[in-house]
Parts: sequence; structure tokens; C-alpha cells
Amino acid sequence: MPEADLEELPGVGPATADKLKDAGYDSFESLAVAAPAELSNTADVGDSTAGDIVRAARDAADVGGFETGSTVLERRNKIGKLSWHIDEVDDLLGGGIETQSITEVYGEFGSGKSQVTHQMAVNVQLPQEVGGLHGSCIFIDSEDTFRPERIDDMVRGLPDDAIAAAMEDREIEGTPDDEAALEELVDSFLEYIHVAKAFNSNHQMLLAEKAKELAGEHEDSEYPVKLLCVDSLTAHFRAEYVGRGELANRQQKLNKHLHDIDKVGNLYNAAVIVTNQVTSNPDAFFGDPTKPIGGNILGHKSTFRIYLRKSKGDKRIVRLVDAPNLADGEAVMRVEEDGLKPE
Ligand SMILES: Nc1ncnc2c1ncn2[C@@H]1O[C@H](COP(=O)(O)OP(=O)(O)OP(=O)(O)O)[C@@H](O)[C@H]1O
Repeated sequence: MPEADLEELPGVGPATADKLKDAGYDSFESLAVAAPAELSNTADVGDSTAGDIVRAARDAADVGGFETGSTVLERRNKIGKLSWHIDEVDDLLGGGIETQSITEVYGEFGSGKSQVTHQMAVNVQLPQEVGGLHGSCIFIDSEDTFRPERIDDMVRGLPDDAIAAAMEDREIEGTPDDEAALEELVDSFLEYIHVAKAFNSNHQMLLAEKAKELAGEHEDSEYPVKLLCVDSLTAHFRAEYVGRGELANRQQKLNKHLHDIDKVGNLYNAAVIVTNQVTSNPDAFFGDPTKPIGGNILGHKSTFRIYLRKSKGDKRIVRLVDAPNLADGEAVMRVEEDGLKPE
């Protein structure tokens, strides 16, 4: 979707347009459904101007309104499912991580959030018949967690049939126990993971916009972008926007960031995984320690929420929370040297 020129709207000059864009209102559609009171706060305009903006945006927008159940079904039929290669978890998720949605993986330190993002950066590249989406991955790394060595471990740790299928797909000659072929396969998987480190929250937001461009550039390539990982979504925001006074500001920025991330998933039929740390230390500012930070905004946007909990040794409990059309439930997995494995 081309960027809308917000200055076409009544009462919107360059400064107001910038404020609106910073707050995530970057299209006529997003303004058309905004509440005028919310706009007048965000963009520092009077109530009546805000009302005019919303009305004009409704005229300009292609808001759509109603669509038939069959159109919705048609779009849903395109949803891909990215397998974990752990039956119990795939069953819990109705087949795997869905494209066109944001999946939030939250849990305390060491619960395995980054292991999940790494494993999915591998699995997404596999051919469909072995649970992948035959795509590449964009990895926004805000905590310096990305480790190519883990990708190496996890590619080698794939089931033999998946390794064989990937080798055939990439025209690598050899078998799953052939070291030279495995090395070639690992290199090729690393080639299809585009990693960028985010140094602060603004940089992270910029990278999400870049991710959209990158996905666009690769749309017709052999391995289009089918997974966007943001690990961690919230760490920079949490560190930079400290104190109650900053809460609204933080939420507004996170809202815009999630909006950009969501677009990548929707425009390119890609899966999106974001991680979010919760602390086991009671923390007055962030409230309930078992609730992910980000509050309501994150709650609305992440359509699938997976809560990871440490259990004995390398065991982890994977809990599905509040999914729109799936039952809540739990599964067990292990975090092992060669990746995520069934219990
Ligand atoms: N090479 C490995 N072999 C076996 N287990 C590993 C290996 N690397 C990591 N792990 C397991 O993964 C855990 C760390 O998981 P991970 O880094 O994904 O946690 P996290 O939830 O992202 O934590 P944080 O919030 O601190 O980033 C370790 O405690 C360990 O149990």
C-alpha cells in the first residue's frame, strides 16, 4: 500500500502529519477508524479539527466495511502453518505458527524464547511437505541474542527426512550423514536469515520499516520472506521509557511498531514472532509479574500468545493463551543442543 499523503486532509500541515505518522496513523484507513479525542491528544489539534480529519479520512479511505464470509475464508485459506517439528506443540497451535498473525512468545529469562525464534528461522526455510514455508527469515535482534552457531546446531538437528528434503530442494548432493553436504546446507540456511541488531527503540522501529521493504524486494524470489522475528520486542522500550509518566508514550511507540510488524505479516503472508520477557520478581511498575509487558496494545495485536515456562532440566511448558479460535492448553518440549525437541 503506498504511503498516504496526510497533508491532503483538512487542517493537517507537515508538523501534524509527522505527529500522526509517529503515532502510527500513516494511512487514511488508520485515521478513518480513529477516535477524534485520541487524535486531538496525539497530534495536538483541536477537537473540531480532529473530527474534520477523521471525516475526510473516511471519504478518502478504502475502509471496505463488510465483506462476505467466503472472502474471509479465501484469505484464511492462504494462511500458512509453520511447524515446530514437535507434534504436541503443533497440535496445540492447530498445525503450527500461523502466517498473517503476530505470535507473541513470552516468558522469564532462560525460558527459551530466543531458542524458539532460532528454531523457526530454520524451520521456515524447509519445503512445505516437511512443515516449512519455503521462505527466508528477517531477524531483528535487540538483545544481541542471534547466534549463527545455534542455527548450525539446529539445522543438523532436524529430522533426517527434513534434511533430505532441504538438500534436494537446494540441489545439494549428499545424504543427512554426509558432513560436506551438511556444511553446505548450514551455510545455505544462514544465507537466508537477514539479521539486524537494533541499538535502541527508534532504531528497532526503523528496522521494522526496512523489514517491510526487504520483504517487498524478495517477494518474487525463490525464498520470499515468510518469517519476521523480533527478539526482544519490548526490551529497548522497557529500558528507555521508564516511569509512569512515560507509559502513554511507550505504548504509542509500541503501537506504531506493532502496526509496521503486522503489515509485513499481512502483506507478504508471513509469520511474525515477537518475544517479550516477563520477570519473576514482583515489579510494581510493570504490575503482575506473570503478565507480559506492553499492556492492552500488545494484547490486542498479538493474535497468538505463547507463554513459556521452565520446568525440570531442559523441559519447557508451552502454554497457549487466549487464542481466537483454539482452546487454551499446554504442551511440553525440551530445549536441547540440537534444537527444540518433543518431550
Ligand atoms: N547449545 C545449547 N544446548 C542446550 N541448551 C541450550 C543451548 N543454548 C541454549 N540452551 C538452553 O536455552 C536456554 C536459554 O534460552 P533462551 O536464550 O532462548 O531464553 P530466553 O527466554 O530468550 O531468555 P532471555 O529472556 O534471557 O533472553 C538456556 O537456559 C539453555 O537451557
